[in-house]
Amino acid sequence: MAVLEIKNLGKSFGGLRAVNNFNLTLEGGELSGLIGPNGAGKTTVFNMISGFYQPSEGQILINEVDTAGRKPHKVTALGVARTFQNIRLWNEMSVLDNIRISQHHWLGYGVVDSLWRSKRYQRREKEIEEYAHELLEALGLADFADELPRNLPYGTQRKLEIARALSVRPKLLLLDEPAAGLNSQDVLELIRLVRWIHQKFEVTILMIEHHMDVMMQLCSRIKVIDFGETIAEGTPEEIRNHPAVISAYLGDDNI
Ligand SMILES: Nc1ncnc2c1ncn2[C@@H]1O[C@H](COP(=O)(O)OP(=O)(O)OP(=O)(O)O)[C@@H](O)[C@H]1O
Repeated sequence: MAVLEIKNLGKSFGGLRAVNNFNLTLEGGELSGLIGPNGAGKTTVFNMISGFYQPSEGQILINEVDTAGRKPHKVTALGVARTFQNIRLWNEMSVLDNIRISQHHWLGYGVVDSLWRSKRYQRREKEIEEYAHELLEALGLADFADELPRNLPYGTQRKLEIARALSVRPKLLLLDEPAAGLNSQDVLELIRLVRWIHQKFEVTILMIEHHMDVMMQLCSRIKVIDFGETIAEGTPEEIRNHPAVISAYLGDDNI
């Protein structure tokens, strides 16, 4: 079954056509990429999938459910989690709390529950705490549980953002430039981490990345957009040699 189905998606900002007639289907378990030069419309696509922007036209289905009109937390509830191009962590909370708090959206309990500290509330709090520790352990972040994110090395912050996204047990994980700002050693570690997460969590992944090595090594399929239009789609090898892609990137050092 398709985890993500996007049909004829479009987005305009005033007179600017940021995304036009964008179509994409991801079957469960795929690891696919979305690339394109700066300003091509990649993050706008992510913002529409995750409910941050409403599309100007078109349709997005998550596990066959139409996301139209849903706010980001309602899209999360359908099984979608994301990371951001510019890391967005809660810097005044510990690493552990960053993971715990994001799960509240997913496990959800009413105000009455929390006020009365019901059995259900206590049970869920325990589950949240245990899963947060499990995730930190699995991603090699356990030693940082009590640290504030801003005190961590940049590469570790990126990892934490991915751990936080995983905490909601997503079916679809959107990674927006996870290698941005990483040194070459961290990039290698990221490639290993994403591959491992993909297998261990059986999650479908769609990823934006300018780092072509990362995309070529990880993705089974890549879609290329430029000025909001799809210009190519295929395996990494097909994309690498595609004339329209080479032309779109001409003069760009990233490819
Ligand atoms: N909220 C907004 N309001 C107005 N214009 C926007 C908005 N968000 C994005 N845009 C514009 O839409 C176009 C696509 O932007 P987007 O951020 O999706 O590109 P991108 O492919 O992710 O670029 P980059 O690789 O540089 O991150 C750009 O021209 C951008 O300026």
